[in-house]
Amino acid sequence: VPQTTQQTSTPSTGATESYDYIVVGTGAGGLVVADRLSEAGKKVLLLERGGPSLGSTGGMDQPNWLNGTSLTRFDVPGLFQSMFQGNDPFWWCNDIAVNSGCLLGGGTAINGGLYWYPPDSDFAVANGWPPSWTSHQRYTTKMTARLPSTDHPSTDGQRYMMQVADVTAALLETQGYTSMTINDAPNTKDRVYGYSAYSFLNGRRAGPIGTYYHTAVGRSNLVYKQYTTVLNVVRKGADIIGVKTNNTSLGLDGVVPLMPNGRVILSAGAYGTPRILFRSGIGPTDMIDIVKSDAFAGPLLPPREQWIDLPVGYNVSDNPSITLVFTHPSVDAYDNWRPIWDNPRPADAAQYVRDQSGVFSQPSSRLNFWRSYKGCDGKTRWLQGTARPGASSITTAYPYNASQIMTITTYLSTGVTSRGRIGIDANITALPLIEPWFTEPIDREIMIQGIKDLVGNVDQVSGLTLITPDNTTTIENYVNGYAKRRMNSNHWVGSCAIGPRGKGVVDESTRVYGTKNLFVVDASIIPSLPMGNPHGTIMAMAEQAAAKIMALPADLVN
Ligand SMILES: Cc1cc2nc3c(=O)[nH]c(=O)nc-3n(C[C@H](O)[C@H](O)[C@H](O)COP(=O)(O)OP(=O)(O)OC[C@H]3O[C@@H](n4cnc5c(N)ncnc54)[C@H](O)[C@@H]3O)c2cc1C
Repeated sequence: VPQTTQQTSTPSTGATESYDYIVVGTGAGGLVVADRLSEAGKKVLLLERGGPSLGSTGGMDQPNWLNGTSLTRFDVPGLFQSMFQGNDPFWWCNDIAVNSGCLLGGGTAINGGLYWYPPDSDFAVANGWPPSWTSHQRYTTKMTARLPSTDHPSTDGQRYMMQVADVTAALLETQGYTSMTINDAPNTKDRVYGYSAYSFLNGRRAGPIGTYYHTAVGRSNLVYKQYTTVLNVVRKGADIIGVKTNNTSLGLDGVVPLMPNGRVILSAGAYGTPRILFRSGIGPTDMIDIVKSDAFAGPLLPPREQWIDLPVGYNVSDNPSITLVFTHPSVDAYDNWRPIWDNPRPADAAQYVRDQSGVFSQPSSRLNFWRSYKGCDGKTRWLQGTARPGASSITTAYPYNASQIMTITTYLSTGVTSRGRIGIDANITALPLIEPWFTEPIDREIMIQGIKDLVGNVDQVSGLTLITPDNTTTIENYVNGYAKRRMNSNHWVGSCAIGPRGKGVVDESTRVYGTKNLFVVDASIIPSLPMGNPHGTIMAMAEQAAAKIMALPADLVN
């Protein structure tokens, strides 16, 4: 086995294989980057702490009604609401305090599949991006060539159970909104609505798993290891010489070495990546001190004089979201999605099994809309809405027909100025230290205004009734009394933000400041919230990041 100076200088490394690139995590960022690096001929090790998801990746988690097929919970769009049911939800990370997917595909294996082509504003200087990132279109095109969106995922081309879309469209029409195919004109986001668009193919969940993952693992120069957790990167000062994992089959003590001039790319998500950095001696001292106190992780830290002080975990953002529940006589609430796993409507289940058409080819969302608001601080913020049958929480003084309930979730997206902080506790569980919703009062004001505008014309839609909030609660009181945790949209960004030295965690090549060869490519580098649900923006970002990383000189110096 050829050994390099770097490898022999790694005390605990006895591995037989070393790599040009080690990519940590298989979410929206990691799969795209691993695919592009391996396509370019690099020798890549792709590591994922969880196991398989889609049936095509070896996943097996299926309800009885899918027996005899290769389809799993993660394949079937209509099983999306079952992610929040079940006795053994192995797909959630058990050491992250918010919902986060820990399996092949990360969030893209368990998310609602809403997929928006990024508008220019998602990569604009005004949104915190360096100027070198603003020409994003060719990377977005690379993504859409691999994974086009669809707003009619059923294989028969029909849309099913669209009453909620009709009712919501009628409400929006009273407010001057226009109907469009959202991804046909990503920059048009003011008073527009359209059918929900998804990253699905052939009536099944696809996303980066159904596309980039399959080409990546098809190459002999890429090695994929699941059930392998990266604990920290192994550092010699600014130089990363490998990663420490829990998988001792990969090397002595689980340490995997890099080749000379090799690189590590962290794609472990907005919570997972900061934790690896803290455990590698990179981040604010208070977080690294927590690691230092841990009996197992502490001794793996580099000496204190090699700690790199960066604002890892700060600048975090997530869309504040508030749900509104309505009833309408035309709506089929689909039994609030409760029986979908054990006892689905037989005709719908049979139709889906037959040819992946029908109700189960779509998750719960049906319609999306956007509107912009200019704040008194001169900044523009966008309100997004998602309409779906059913409701997760109802508080009302009204009697109502539970089979006719529907929800409009309102989110504040691009322009949000509130920020929080994430970190770790003494168990090294990753969690929000400062919740990021409405830390700036103006975000709350805009949200209240947006919701008032949205519900202002409910009376003009025959049969439509707003039940939560009801007429005993004003919109102000509803929003002001809304539990912070319920505002979580699971769209975390910004914990390792791209930005200038002194402000950002990574530079414009996505390299971690103070290191020679450590990179981050996932939601954590996105400096401000994108316009829509983020996985399309993250994938397009990863396309650009892969190109920028490969364009760097081979022999990087710090
Ligand atoms: C319930 C829910 C619904 C959502 N709905 C939507 C939606 O409809 N549309 C949308 O666009 N977005 C949605 N999102 C958000 C979206 O899925 C995420 O923004 C996106 O997946 C983040 O991508 P990422 O690459 O940053 O990280 P992730 O997708 O989180 O991937 C990180 C990966 O790294 C792995 N990992 C973590 N730590 C380690 C480690 N130490 N070693 C090895 N592997 C590790 C994880 O297991 C995971 O596979 C939703 C999220 C949730 C939770």
